Amino acid sequence: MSSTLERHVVTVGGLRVGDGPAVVISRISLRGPGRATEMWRARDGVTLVEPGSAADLPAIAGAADGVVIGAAWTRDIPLVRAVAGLGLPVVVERRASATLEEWLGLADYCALECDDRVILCETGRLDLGLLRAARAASGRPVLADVSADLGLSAAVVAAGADGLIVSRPPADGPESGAGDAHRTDERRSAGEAGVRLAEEAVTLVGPLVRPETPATLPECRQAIDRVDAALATLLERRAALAGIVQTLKPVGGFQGRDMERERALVARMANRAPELGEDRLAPIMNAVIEAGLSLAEERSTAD
Ligand SMILES: C=C(O[C@@H]1C=C(C(=O)O)C=C[C@H]1O)C(=O)O
Repeated sequence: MSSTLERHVVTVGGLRVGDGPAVVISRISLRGPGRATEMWRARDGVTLVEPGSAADLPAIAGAADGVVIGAAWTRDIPLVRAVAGLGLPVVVERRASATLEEWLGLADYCALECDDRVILCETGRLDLGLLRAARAASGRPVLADVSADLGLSAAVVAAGADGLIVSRPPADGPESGAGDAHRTDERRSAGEAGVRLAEEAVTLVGPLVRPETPATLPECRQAIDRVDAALATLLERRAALAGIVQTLKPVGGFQGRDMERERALVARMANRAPELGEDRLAPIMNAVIEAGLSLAEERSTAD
């Protein structure tokens, strides 16, 4: 796998895909006259559409920010060619049994038609090894549809995916008759929860595996907010563990403080944070350790 390969960043509407944080996109199935069309929507309203047939293309060309070549019809070459030629960025899904070569070959074919603005998308039973290989070999952004198993969201981010696709029911679902309002509400909140789960994976796993060099103030602040979210999660977990240690030691709390262990853990951390170094880490960790001890003491007096 080459790390020097040029990465293609593809902009869809205002959405950058391929660097920065992984994007989260909702997929909504709409029943069309023929095959269902699929509408993909990012939080900021950026819209991609998978056509049901060639008849959908004029409307898509006028209204969508991007277009999707669905896994079910990647062999419909006339439709593939027409879709790729719309002048929009193209997402190429992998057909269930397609090999890496077939998938990337189709992407390269589309790239000729759409000014190289191609994004790949792994769907169905996700093959994360294949996703990584596709990303490494092509330099193109790769999405993964996690709808079938939202629990894979964190693994998908860890595998380096540039975006997560989550299925949601349509706002005015086709099955939603008047008596069905309750079920429609349930499906809608399940869809919303799925999107939140995917966003949570981006927030917590992204900072560990995906270095970012944001170019604007808002992007940089969002990146910092994600790191802080991951830090807060770890700090809370650390405090809980430090609390357990106090109950296992002969003397716990501030009284049983072990300064040698504290120095050693700062030294180990400095190996992972050499830019900050021991001198800057020491006061940070002192504050963290004292916060943990104070919480543990508060807990033990409350018991
Ligand atoms: C957790 C312990 O108790 C105290 C708290 C520490 C911490 O939060 O890392 C480290 C050493 C001790 O001063 C421990 O002894 O390991």
